[in-house]
Amino acid sequence: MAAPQTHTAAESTPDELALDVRGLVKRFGDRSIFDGVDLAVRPGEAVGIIGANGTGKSTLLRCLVRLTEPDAGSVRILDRLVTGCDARALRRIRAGVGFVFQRHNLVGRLSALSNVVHGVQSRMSGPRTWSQALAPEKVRREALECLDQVGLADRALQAVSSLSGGQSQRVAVARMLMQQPRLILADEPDASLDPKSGAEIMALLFRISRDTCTPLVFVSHHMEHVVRFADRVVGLEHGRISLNVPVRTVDPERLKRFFSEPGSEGRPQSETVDA
Ligand SMILES: Nc1ncnc2c1ncn2[C@@H]1O[C@H](COP(=O)(O)OP(=O)(O)OP(=O)(O)O)[C@@H](O)[C@H]1O
Repeated sequence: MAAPQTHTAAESTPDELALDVRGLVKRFGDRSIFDGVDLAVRPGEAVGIIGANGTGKSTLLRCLVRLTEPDAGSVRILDRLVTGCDARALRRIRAGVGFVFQRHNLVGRLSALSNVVHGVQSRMSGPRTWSQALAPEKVRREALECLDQVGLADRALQAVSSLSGGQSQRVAVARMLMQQPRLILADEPDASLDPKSGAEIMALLFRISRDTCTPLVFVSHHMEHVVRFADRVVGLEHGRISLNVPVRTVDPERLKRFFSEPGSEGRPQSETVDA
């Protein structure tokens, strides 16, 4: 039987945590995806979630903001209870969470600037169908600054469909920046990209997280990105968190198992250590 999971970040009180997950359970029908996941993320911390295909990493990220409804347990984001809150409160919480997905959901026929302008709408009232041409000057300027931050100001008026995969992912990051997120969740932002572009996107997210002291929780199948960009590494296996340690302390050989096929090395020992 797996050892009990320790709640990490022991020196932070719950109301100081950026993310506080306790006893999270998710099933699809009869199938348990995870059962009793605890996870604590401190302000400004970068946490890399790893695990073989199908272990539930994306489902875990989605459960954090109830894009997928968890079956039990609690989630607090910046001391607001996500689980059990009403739709209005959930909208407010989500407005403060920047999501970067593997598939970026940009509108290809619209310009990079228009796509980024749309990022502001989750934090402002007003028309929900602004194009770049109709958005107030202040918003357009802000969107341009966000594109500048991701190195794409010179592509602002170009249709997203004509940009490369790496450039499109940068536009998605710029759109997320418009939200002024207080927590960034990134689900394999480095997938479907060539190695150089994947590393650049991860470096960009890491820089944003560090510069703005915004906590970053990301899923990656690239061990080198986890080692380089995470403060803490969290390994999901057999529906449990079996690794939760500062990256600087982890043996690379120990990490490798999480990047292999599920079940290839049997049931693991749990290891959770505070920074
Ligand atoms: N809506 C759903 N209904 C039923 N099963 C689902 C649903 N979403 C995910 N699953 C299943 O839950 C399991 C975990 O999926 P998830 O996408 O979270 O894994 P993952 O660790 O992110 O995988 P990968 O690394 O391949 O992206 C998978 O077996 C998947 O098929």
